[in-house]
This record gives sequence, structure tokens and C-alpha cells, in this order.
Amino acid sequence: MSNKLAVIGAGGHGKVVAEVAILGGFWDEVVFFDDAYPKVSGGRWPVVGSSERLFEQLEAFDGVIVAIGNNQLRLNKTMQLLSAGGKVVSVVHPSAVVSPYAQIDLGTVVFPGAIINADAVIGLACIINTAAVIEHDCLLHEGVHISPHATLSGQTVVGARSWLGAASVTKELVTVGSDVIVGAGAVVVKSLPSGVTAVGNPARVLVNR
Ligand SMILES: CC(=O)SCCNC(=O)CCNC(=O)[C@H](O)C(C)(C)COP(=O)(O)OP(=O)(O)OC[C@H]1O[C@@H](n2cnc3c(N)ncnc32)[C@H](O)[C@@H]1OP(=O)(O)O
Repeated sequence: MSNKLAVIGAGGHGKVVAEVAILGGFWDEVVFFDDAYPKVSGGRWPVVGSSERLFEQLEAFDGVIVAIGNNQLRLNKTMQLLSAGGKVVSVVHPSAVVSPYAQIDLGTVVFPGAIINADAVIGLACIINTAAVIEHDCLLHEGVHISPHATLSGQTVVGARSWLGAASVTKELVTVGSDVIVGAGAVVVKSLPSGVTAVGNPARVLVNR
């Protein structure tokens, strides 16, 4: 029997999610649904309809996952899928190192070379991007994106829908609020409130939304 995965979002992020799913060994077939259908190509994998079309045929898939880069949209769609009875799954690249004592919630993706250490908790519909490091006892709420090569030191807390840019770093015990953007290369040495954009070393607030 072939295991069939539906992926919402056929863009660049979707392509990596599809590849990670196939390399994980469990999924035999991947098809995309994208609201830009039919004006979008999934490349190696077919785009077969809009996300509305997927909701009409959820039972035809052994798993579903949302591969939309925007944190709010990804989270909303994931929650809609769960409410509609979709079998939302997580995918983890075989080269990622995930502690058996870490928890990863549904709809989350873990990309090549990422490391998630003991007792880290990763919420619903998060992205742990290429080579990101999530140290022990970190807590990531739902819809978070940790970009490539970012490092979260031990016991960092990240609020819902926040985006930590590529190669950013948090000091241990720091709390990043909800809907925060941390710029690429930033070093977060003090906690950040919700709704800000912070950049630089040490990270300073650039925008307060
Ligand atoms: C697989 C993947 O590709 S995952 C995606 C990974 N992508 C990233 O990590 C990108 C993260 N994004 C950033 O770092 C962005 O620059 C943001 C979100 C912080 C800011 O973007 P914008 O709001 O468009 O800011 P904008 O580019 O107008 O810059 C505003 C000011 O901040 C400075 N700035 C912007 N980003 C940074 C940064 N990361 N570090 C230091 N300074 C920065 C700019 O130089 C500019 O300064 P100036 O006013 O003195 O000229």
C-alpha cells in the first residue's frame, strides 16, 4: 500500500517539505494543493488543486501538512485541517538529530542537519529550518519559524508565530514574545516583548508593531 501525503503550498518551502517527507522513508507519494492553482507548478510533484479542493477529499490522504512560509497563514490552515479531521503530520529529515526526550507537535517540519536537544518542546506547525539548533529545554509555541543556522540556547522560550532569522542566536533563558521578527544574524541577549522586530548584536528593537 502506498502512503499518500498532501502538502498545501507548492512554493520553495513546499518543495523542501516534499523532499524531506520522501527522504524520511514513510511517504511514497506527494501531491501539492495551492491556492494559486492552476497558475503554479510544483516541479517534481504535481499540483492538483486549490486548498479548498483538498478539504473536499481529506479522506483520500494518509497525511496532510501545510508548507506555507507565512507563520500566521500556516498556523491557520493547519488548525482548519485539524478541525476538518485531516490527519496532520510532522516530517523530519533523516539527517536531523532529534532527542528522544524532545516533543514535536503536529504539522511541524524539521529540515536537514537541524538539532533538537533533550526536553525541547516544539509547538504546532513550526518550521525548524536547515541546520538550526534548538537546545535543551527550549519551548517554542505554535507557528514559530527558526531559520537556517539559527541557534536557540538552553531554555529559550519563543512565542506564537515568531520568526527568528537566519544565523540569529538567543542567549540561554531568554524569552522572545509572540509575533516577533528577529533579523538575520541578530544576537538576542535580553528578552523581547511581543510584536517587535529586532536586529543586530546585541539585538535592538527596530520596529514596534
Ligand atoms: C530557507 C530560508 O531562506 S528561510 C529565510 C531566512 N531569511 C532571513 O533570515 C531574513 C530575515 N530578515 C531580515 O533580517 C530583515 O532584514 C528584517 C525582517 C529584519 C527587516 O526587514 P525590513 O523590515 O524590510 O527592513 P529594511 O530592509 O527596510 O531595513 C531597515 C533597517 O534595518 C537594517 N537591517 C535590516 N535587517 C537587518 C539585520 N538582519 N541585521 C542588522 N540590520 C538590519 C537595515 O540595514 C536598515 O537600516 P538603515 O535604516 O540604517 O538603512
